[in-house]
Amino acid sequence: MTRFFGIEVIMVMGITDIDDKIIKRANEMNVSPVALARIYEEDFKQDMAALKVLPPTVYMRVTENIPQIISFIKTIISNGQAYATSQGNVYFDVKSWGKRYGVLTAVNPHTQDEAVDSDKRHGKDFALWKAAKPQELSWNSPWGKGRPGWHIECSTISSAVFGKQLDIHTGGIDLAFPHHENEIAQCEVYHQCEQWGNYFLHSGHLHVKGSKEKMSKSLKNYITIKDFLKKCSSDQFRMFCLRGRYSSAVEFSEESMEDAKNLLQAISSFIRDANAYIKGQLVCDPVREDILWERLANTKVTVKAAFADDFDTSRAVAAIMDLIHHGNRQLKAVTKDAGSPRSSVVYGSIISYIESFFSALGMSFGERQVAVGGDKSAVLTSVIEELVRFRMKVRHYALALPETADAVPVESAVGAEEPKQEQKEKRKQLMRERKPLLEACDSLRGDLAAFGIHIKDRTAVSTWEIVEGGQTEKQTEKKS
Ligand SMILES: Nc1ncnc2c1ncn2[C@@H]1O[C@H](COP(=O)(O)OP(=O)(O)OP(=O)(O)O)[C@@H](O)[C@H]1O
Repeated sequence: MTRFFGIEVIMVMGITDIDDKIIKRANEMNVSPVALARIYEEDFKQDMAALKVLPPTVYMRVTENIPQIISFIKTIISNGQAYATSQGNVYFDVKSWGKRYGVLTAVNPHTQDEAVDSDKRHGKDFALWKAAKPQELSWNSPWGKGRPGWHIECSTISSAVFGKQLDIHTGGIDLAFPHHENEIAQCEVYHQCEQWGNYFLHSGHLHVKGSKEKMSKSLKNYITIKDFLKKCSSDQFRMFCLRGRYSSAVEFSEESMEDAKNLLQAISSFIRDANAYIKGQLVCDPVREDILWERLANTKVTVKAAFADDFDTSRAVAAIMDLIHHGNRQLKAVTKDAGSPRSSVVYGSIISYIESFFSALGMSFGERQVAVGGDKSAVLTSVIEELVRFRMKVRHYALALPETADAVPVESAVGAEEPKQEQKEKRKQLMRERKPLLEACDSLRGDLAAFGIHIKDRTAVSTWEIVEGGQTEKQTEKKS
């Protein structure tokens, strides 16, 4: 929203650092629930950083907002929409508020009542405050010792920051009911307003291929982010996500990751070729600039319209791939430089647009990217560069065979009268002598490829790039 539409975003992320599951695990591990929650919070933040997910403006923890939560519940009770029980629980009275309940998911508060096996009045009533069980972490409240229910945390935290109007609320699709419905009910009663949240963006679930169930902790059909990142990059994951609608379910499989990698590869390859063309290293037939300018302008319009249409990332990526297709089509390499005019600016504009598109989506391409890994990788880059330059000189020498007697090196030159047959023989002899040099160049290229260092011999120069797991990480090019 910020990079494509210039809208400033203030994002608050709530951290549930106390709930039934945390308490249960903490008891098993004999640690305090809050300490356990901190460990996972830190782990979560690191995973998000590794995926290049931007952090929210602020994180807000439930245990640091207990007085605000209690006061929020008190207001709901005094507005007549919640009741406390003799057991020290407080529930939201869904039925008596009935009219607006289910606005998001069309759940009817009067139907599907489960059997009530607690002290609440109706099955759909939900806990705002839970009385403490023995040995449980708890806080004092007007209803006795206890802790907040899950839904009330989010209503309180978002209201504490944004007041009675929230622009966008996000979450997984499984949270629409009951979590978000309950949040709406609480907030609209608390603020006494007609509409608290303007938009709810629900993300679709990640599924593992072949499984009807979503990926989840309890089903143990998951892959951790850390394990995932051992095999694939965050860019690859991002491309995988971008190819579908955020609101649809996506299927995770080796093939879908492979498709994502191939797309990234195609983009990198185009950027490299376009870079080489701009620098004059890739010699091409004249380019139809007018067509490319028009394509670029159309792509910009399509991308903006796609994002404005509920973030249709797959349409936006398809438009970029189409632009790349047309950019590639015009880059028809020729072996001899006929001095055709070059259209560097249009290719520069295309690269610049594509790079900024992906950078806004947290991905990076191109040789302007600074090598990761600090000093060592800078040294490694210089060493590879020297090696490739040396190989290029050797290769050019090995290939530079004289066409005629004039071009034969001085020491082996003979007179212009020398018979043609003799010249041919000399050429053949030179080819035989220099063949081992070319073989050595080829085998060096093959050996380096095994380390992911790919050398491309272009007309006048050789360029190189590091391809890791199918994706370009760093690439530099040298003029001869
Ligand atoms: N497969 C999934 N794809 C995308 N988001 C998910 C998926 N599973 C859970 N989420 C989201 O992650 C957050 C945490 O959900 P939750 O703790 O219920 O995950 P879970 O793995 O299903 O847990 P459990 O198996 O213990 O019920 C929620 O916002 C939820 O919408």
